Amino acid sequence: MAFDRLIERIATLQNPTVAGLDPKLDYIPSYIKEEAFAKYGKNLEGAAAAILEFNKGLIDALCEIVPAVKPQCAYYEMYGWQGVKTLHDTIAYASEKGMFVITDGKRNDIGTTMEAYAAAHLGTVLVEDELCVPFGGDALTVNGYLGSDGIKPLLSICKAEDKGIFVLVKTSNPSSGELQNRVLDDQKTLYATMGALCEQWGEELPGKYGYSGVGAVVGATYPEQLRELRSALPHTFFLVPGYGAQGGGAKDVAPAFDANGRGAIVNASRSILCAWQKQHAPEHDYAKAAAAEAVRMRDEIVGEIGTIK
Ligand SMILES: O=c1ccn([C@@H]2O[C@H](COP(=O)(O)O)[C@@H](O)[C@H]2O)c(=O)[nH]1
Repeated sequence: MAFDRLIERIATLQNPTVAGLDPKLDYIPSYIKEEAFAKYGKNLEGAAAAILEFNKGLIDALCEIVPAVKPQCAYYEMYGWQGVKTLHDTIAYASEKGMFVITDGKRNDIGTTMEAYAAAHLGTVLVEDELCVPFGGDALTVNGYLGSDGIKPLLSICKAEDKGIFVLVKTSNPSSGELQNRVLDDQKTLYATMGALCEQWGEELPGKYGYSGVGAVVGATYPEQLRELRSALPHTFFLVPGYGAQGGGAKDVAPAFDANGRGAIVNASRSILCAWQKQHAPEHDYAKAAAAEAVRMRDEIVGEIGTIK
Protein backbone atom coordinates (compact mmCIF):
# COMPACT_ATOMS: atom_id res chain seq x y z
CA MET A 1 0.00 0.00 0.00
CA ALA A 2 1.37 3.38 -1.06
CA PHE A 3 1.30 5.02 2.36
CA ASP A 4 3.28 2.09 3.81
CA ARG A 5 6.10 3.18 1.49
CA LEU A 6 5.71 6.77 2.66
CA ILE A 7 5.62 5.76 6.33
CA GLU A 8 8.79 3.71 5.88
CA ARG A 9 10.63 6.55 4.13
CA ILE A 10 9.53 8.95 6.89
CA ALA A 11 10.90 6.57 9.53
CA THR A 12 14.18 6.03 7.65
CA LEU A 13 14.79 9.76 7.33
CA GLN A 14 13.19 10.53 10.73
CA ASN A 15 11.40 13.33 8.94
CA PRO A 16 7.58 13.60 8.74
CA THR A 17 7.57 16.51 6.29
CA VAL A 18 6.93 17.12 2.62
CA ALA A 19 8.39 19.93 0.55
CA GLY A 20 5.74 21.70 -1.49
CA LEU A 21 6.93 22.52 -4.99
CA ASP A 22 4.79 25.59 -5.75
CA PRO A 23 7.26 27.53 -7.88
CA LYS A 24 6.70 31.12 -8.96
CA LEU A 25 9.13 33.04 -11.16
CA ASP A 26 9.64 35.50 -8.30
CA TYR A 27 11.12 32.72 -6.17
CA ILE A 28 13.65 31.64 -8.80
CA PRO A 29 17.20 33.02 -8.80
CA SER A 30 17.88 35.35 -11.72
CA TYR A 31 20.80 33.28 -13.05
CA ILE A 32 18.40 30.36 -13.65
CA LYS A 33 15.79 32.56 -15.33
CA GLU A 34 18.35 34.36 -17.50
CA GLU A 35 19.76 31.08 -18.77
CA ALA A 36 16.30 29.68 -19.53
CA PHE A 37 15.12 32.88 -21.22
CA ALA A 38 18.32 33.10 -23.31
CA LYS A 39 17.73 29.55 -24.54
CA TYR A 40 13.94 29.51 -24.98
CA GLY A 41 12.85 33.16 -24.89
CA LYS A 42 10.81 35.16 -22.42
CA ASN A 43 7.74 33.08 -22.95
CA LEU A 44 5.93 30.08 -21.47
CA GLU A 45 8.67 27.72 -22.62
CA GLY A 46 11.36 29.83 -20.96
CA ALA A 47 9.34 30.08 -17.73
CA ALA A 48 8.68 26.33 -17.67
CA ALA A 49 12.38 25.59 -18.28
CA ALA A 50 13.41 27.90 -15.43
CA ILE A 51 10.95 26.20 -13.09
CA LEU A 52 12.23 22.75 -13.99
CA GLU A 53 15.83 23.77 -13.35
CA PHE A 54 14.84 25.38 -10.02
CA ASN A 55 12.92 22.26 -8.98
CA LYS A 56 15.75 19.91 -9.93
CA GLY A 57 18.17 21.88 -7.76
CA LEU A 58 15.73 21.68 -4.86
CA ILE A 59 15.10 17.97 -5.33
CA ASP A 60 18.86 17.25 -5.46
CA ALA A 61 19.34 19.14 -2.20
CA LEU A 62 16.29 17.69 -0.43
CA CYS A 63 16.04 14.06 -1.54
CA GLU A 64 18.17 12.64 1.27
CA ILE A 65 16.53 14.84 3.92
CA VAL A 66 12.85 15.04 3.04
CA PRO A 67 10.81 11.93 2.13
CA ALA A 68 8.32 13.53 -0.25
CA VAL A 69 7.48 16.43 -2.52
CA LYS A 70 4.08 17.94 -3.23
CA PRO A 71 3.90 19.77 -6.54
CA GLN A 72 0.73 21.87 -6.66
CA CYS A 73 -0.69 21.61 -10.21
CA ALA A 74 -1.87 25.23 -10.36
CA TYR A 75 1.69 26.58 -10.41
CA TYR A 76 2.44 24.48 -13.50
CA GLU A 77 -0.87 24.86 -15.32
CA MET A 78 -0.39 28.61 -15.11
CA TYR A 79 2.38 28.22 -17.72
CA GLY A 80 0.22 26.30 -20.17
CA TRP A 81 1.22 22.95 -21.66
CA GLN A 82 4.85 23.87 -21.21
CA GLY A 83 4.21 24.20 -17.48
CA VAL A 84 2.30 20.93 -17.42
CA LYS A 85 5.27 19.23 -19.07
CA THR A 86 7.44 20.66 -16.31
CA LEU A 87 5.02 19.15 -13.78
CA HIS A 88 5.51 15.79 -15.48
CA ASP A 89 9.30 16.17 -15.61
CA THR A 90 9.41 17.29 -11.96
CA ILE A 91 7.42 14.24 -10.85
CA ALA A 92 9.71 11.97 -12.88
CA TYR A 93 12.86 13.57 -11.47
CA ALA A 94 11.66 13.40 -7.84
CA SER A 95 10.61 9.76 -8.30
CA GLU A 96 14.01 8.87 -9.79
CA LYS A 97 15.59 10.36 -6.67
CA GLY A 98 13.47 8.10 -4.46
CA MET A 99 11.00 10.72 -3.28
CA PHE A 100 7.30 10.00 -2.71
CA VAL A 101 5.28 12.36 -4.91
CA ILE A 102 1.96 13.81 -3.79
CA THR A 103 0.34 15.58 -6.73
CA ASP A 104 -1.77 18.37 -5.31
CA GLY A 105 -4.59 18.65 -7.83
CA LYS A 106 -7.66 18.61 -5.55
CA ARG A 107 -9.54 16.82 -8.29
CA ASN A 108 -13.26 16.21 -8.02
CA ASP A 109 -16.00 15.25 -10.47
CA ILE A 110 -18.54 12.57 -11.33
CA GLY A 111 -17.35 8.97 -11.38
CA THR A 112 -16.46 8.62 -15.06
CA THR A 113 -14.46 11.83 -15.03
CA MET A 114 -12.73 10.80 -11.81
CA GLU A 115 -11.69 7.62 -13.61
CA ALA A 116 -9.92 9.84 -16.13
CA TYR A 117 -8.25 11.90 -13.38
CA ALA A 118 -7.20 8.71 -11.63
CA ALA A 119 -5.70 7.31 -14.84
CA ALA A 120 -3.92 10.62 -15.47
CA HIS A 121 -2.37 11.09 -12.05
CA LEU A 122 -2.18 7.64 -10.48
CA GLY A 123 -2.52 5.12 -13.26
CA THR A 124 -1.87 4.34 -16.87
CA VAL A 125 -3.64 4.88 -20.19
CA LEU A 126 -3.80 2.51 -23.09
CA VAL A 127 -2.86 4.09 -26.41
CA GLU A 128 -3.76 1.38 -28.92
CA ASP A 129 -1.75 -1.54 -27.46
CA GLU A 130 0.80 0.60 -25.61
CA LEU A 131 0.38 1.17 -21.86
CA CYS A 132 1.54 4.71 -21.01
CA VAL A 133 2.08 6.50 -17.68
CA PRO A 134 0.78 10.08 -18.00
CA PHE A 135 2.14 11.72 -14.80
CA GLY A 136 3.22 8.99 -12.43
CA GLY A 137 2.74 10.50 -8.94
CA ASP A 138 2.28 8.31 -5.85
CA ALA A 139 -0.76 10.08 -4.39
CA LEU A 140 -3.29 12.68 -5.46
CA THR A 141 -5.23 15.22 -3.42
CA VAL A 142 -8.96 15.08 -4.12
CA ASN A 143 -12.12 16.81 -3.04
CA GLY A 144 -14.76 14.41 -1.76
CA TYR A 145 -17.75 16.72 -1.85
CA LEU A 146 -19.39 14.91 -4.76
CA GLY A 147 -19.63 11.87 -2.48
CA SER A 148 -18.69 8.22 -2.83
CA ASP A 149 -19.20 7.87 -6.58
CA GLY A 150 -16.53 10.52 -7.12
CA ILE A 151 -14.07 8.68 -4.89
CA LYS A 152 -14.69 4.98 -5.60
CA PRO A 153 -13.12 4.98 -9.11
CA LEU A 154 -9.89 6.14 -7.49
CA LEU A 155 -9.85 3.28 -5.01
CA SER A 156 -9.60 0.56 -7.63
CA ILE A 157 -6.75 2.36 -9.37
CA CYS A 158 -5.02 2.93 -6.01
CA LYS A 159 -5.33 -0.79 -5.28
CA ALA A 160 -4.08 -1.88 -8.70
CA GLU A 161 -1.24 0.64 -8.95
CA ASP A 162 -0.14 0.95 -5.29
CA LYS A 163 -1.18 4.61 -4.99
CA GLY A 164 -3.01 6.72 -2.42
CA ILE A 165 -5.32 9.70 -2.17
CA PHE A 166 -5.69 12.56 0.29
CA VAL A 167 -9.25 13.83 0.65
CA LEU A 168 -9.90 17.44 1.76
CA VAL A 169 -11.39 17.20 5.26
CA LYS A 170 -10.55 20.39 7.17
CA THR A 171 -8.58 22.80 5.02
CA SER A 172 -6.04 25.29 6.34
CA ASN A 173 -7.50 28.48 4.88
CA PRO A 174 -9.11 31.15 7.10
CA SER A 175 -12.66 30.64 5.79
CA SER A 176 -12.59 26.82 5.82
CA GLY A 177 -15.10 26.86 8.69
CA GLU A 178 -17.83 28.59 6.65
CA LEU A 179 -18.90 25.22 5.28
CA GLN A 180 -16.64 22.60 6.84
CA ASN A 181 -17.59 23.49 10.46
CA ARG A 182 -21.33 23.39 9.73
CA VAL A 183 -23.16 21.00 12.02
CA LEU A 184 -25.35 18.52 10.15
CA ASP A 185 -28.65 16.92 11.23
CA ASP A 186 -26.84 14.15 13.14
CA GLN A 187 -24.95 16.84 15.14
CA LYS A 188 -21.67 16.01 13.41
CA THR A 189 -19.67 18.70 11.63
CA LEU A 190 -19.25 18.48 7.89
CA TYR A 191 -15.48 17.96 8.31
CA ALA A 192 -16.02 15.12 10.81
CA THR A 193 -18.51 13.56 8.39
CA MET A 194 -15.97 13.77 5.55
CA GLY A 195 -13.36 12.30 7.89
CA ALA A 196 -15.65 9.37 8.72
CA LEU A 197 -16.12 8.76 4.99
CA CYS A 198 -12.33 8.60 4.61
CA GLU A 199 -12.23 5.85 7.24
CA GLN A 200 -15.00 4.02 5.35
CA TRP A 201 -13.41 4.43 1.89
CA GLY A 202 -10.06 3.40 3.37
CA GLU A 203 -11.37 -0.05 4.33
CA GLU A 204 -10.69 -1.07 0.72
CA LEU A 205 -7.00 -0.12 1.00
CA PRO A 206 -5.66 -1.37 4.33
CA GLY A 207 -2.00 -0.82 5.16
CA LYS A 208 0.43 -2.71 7.35
CA TYR A 209 0.95 0.16 9.81
CA GLY A 210 -2.78 0.58 10.42
CA TYR A 211 -3.17 3.50 8.00
CA SER A 212 -5.20 3.02 4.84
CA GLY A 213 -4.53 4.37 1.36
CA VAL A 214 -7.21 7.04 1.85
CA GLY A 215 -5.68 9.96 3.71
CA ALA A 216 -7.13 13.29 4.79
CA VAL A 217 -5.99 16.87 4.36
CA VAL A 218 -6.23 18.67 7.71
CA GLY A 219 -4.70 22.13 8.16
CA ALA A 220 -1.93 22.96 10.64
CA THR A 221 -3.84 26.15 11.32
CA TYR A 222 -6.55 24.16 13.17
CA PRO A 223 -4.73 22.22 15.93
CA GLU A 224 -7.92 21.47 17.87
CA GLN A 225 -9.50 19.84 14.85
CA LEU A 226 -6.25 17.96 14.20
CA ARG A 227 -6.47 16.53 17.71
CA GLU A 228 -10.16 15.66 17.36
CA LEU A 229 -9.70 14.05 13.95
CA ARG A 230 -6.55 12.11 14.94
CA SER A 231 -8.52 10.33 17.66
CA ALA A 232 -11.68 9.91 15.56
CA LEU A 233 -9.86 8.59 12.46
CA PRO A 234 -7.29 6.00 13.60
CA HIS A 235 -6.77 4.55 10.11
CA THR A 236 -6.53 7.81 8.19
CA PHE A 237 -3.11 9.28 7.43
CA PHE A 238 -3.02 13.09 7.43
CA LEU A 239 -1.47 15.52 4.98
CA VAL A 240 -1.06 18.70 7.03
CA PRO A 241 -0.55 21.94 5.07
CA GLY A 242 -0.37 25.36 6.73
CA TYR A 243 3.00 25.09 8.48
CA GLY A 244 5.33 28.07 7.99
CA ALA A 245 3.94 30.71 5.63
CA GLN A 246 0.36 30.21 6.87
CA GLY A 247 1.40 30.48 10.51
CA GLY A 248 1.31 26.87 11.72
CA GLY A 249 4.20 25.70 13.90
CA ALA A 250 5.50 22.46 15.40
CA LYS A 251 3.25 22.65 18.45
CA ASP A 252 0.22 23.09 16.19
CA VAL A 253 0.98 20.02 14.09
CA ALA A 254 1.97 17.72 16.97
CA PRO A 255 -1.64 16.54 17.59
CA ALA A 256 -1.72 15.10 14.04
CA PHE A 257 0.65 12.29 15.09
CA ASP A 258 -0.05 9.06 16.94
CA ALA A 259 1.93 7.66 19.90
CA ASN A 260 4.47 6.10 17.48
CA GLY A 261 5.13 9.45 15.81
CA ARG A 262 3.27 8.20 12.74
CA GLY A 263 0.02 9.24 11.14
CA ALA A 264 0.87 12.49 9.40
CA ILE A 265 3.13 14.37 7.03
CA VAL A 266 3.45 18.14 7.31
CA ASN A 267 3.79 20.28 4.20
CA ALA A 268 5.72 23.50 3.75
CA SER A 269 5.97 25.17 0.37
CA ARG A 270 6.86 28.88 0.44
CA SER A 271 8.99 28.67 3.59
CA ILE A 272 11.25 26.15 1.82
CA LEU A 273 11.15 27.56 -1.73
CA CYS A 274 11.84 31.11 -0.57
CA ALA A 275 14.28 30.26 2.22
CA TRP A 276 17.20 31.74 0.25
CA GLN A 277 15.37 35.07 -0.02
CA LYS A 278 14.40 35.09 3.65
CA GLN A 279 17.91 34.15 4.73
CA HIS A 280 19.42 36.73 2.31
CA ALA A 281 21.58 33.92 0.94
CA PRO A 282 23.48 34.30 -2.35
CA GLU A 283 21.17 33.16 -5.13
CA HIS A 284 23.45 30.28 -6.15
CA ASP A 285 22.83 28.89 -2.65
CA TYR A 286 19.04 28.71 -3.01
CA ALA A 287 18.94 24.94 -2.74
CA LYS A 288 21.32 24.91 0.24
CA ALA A 289 19.06 27.45 1.98
CA ALA A 290 16.00 25.28 1.22
CA ALA A 291 17.76 22.25 2.72
CA ALA A 292 18.71 24.24 5.83
CA GLU A 293 15.07 25.29 6.30
CA ALA A 294 13.91 21.69 5.74
CA VAL A 295 16.33 20.49 8.43
CA ARG A 296 15.17 23.24 10.80
CA MET A 297 11.53 22.27 10.21
CA ARG A 298 12.29 18.56 10.66
CA ASP A 299 14.15 19.17 13.93
CA GLU A 300 11.41 21.44 15.25
CA ILE A 301 8.67 18.88 14.56
CA VAL A 302 10.64 15.82 15.69
CA GLY A 303 11.51 17.80 18.82
CA GLU A 304 7.78 17.93 19.57
CA ILE A 305 6.76 14.40 18.61
CA GLY A 306 9.90 12.38 19.43
CA THR A 307 11.41 9.46 17.52
CA ILE A 308 9.30 8.12 14.66
CA LYS A 309 8.89 4.34 14.92
O1 LIG B 1 -6.04 22.99 3.14
C1 LIG B 1 -5.12 23.13 2.33
C2 LIG B 1 -4.93 22.29 1.27
C3 LIG B 1 -3.85 22.47 0.46
N1 LIG B 1 -2.99 23.48 0.64
C4 LIG B 1 -1.84 23.59 -0.28
O2 LIG B 1 -0.63 23.42 0.49
C5 LIG B 1 0.36 24.35 0.06
C6 LIG B 1 0.69 25.30 1.18
O3 LIG B 1 1.68 26.21 0.79
P1 LIG B 1 2.48 27.15 1.83
O4 LIG B 1 3.32 28.00 0.96
O5 LIG B 1 3.29 26.24 2.71
O6 LIG B 1 1.46 27.91 2.58
C7 LIG B 1 -0.20 25.01 -1.19
O7 LIG B 1 0.17 24.21 -2.28
C8 LIG B 1 -1.69 24.92 -1.01
O8 LIG B 1 -2.38 24.89 -2.23
C9 LIG B 1 -3.17 24.32 1.69
O9 LIG B 1 -2.39 25.28 1.92
N2 LIG B 1 -4.23 24.12 2.52
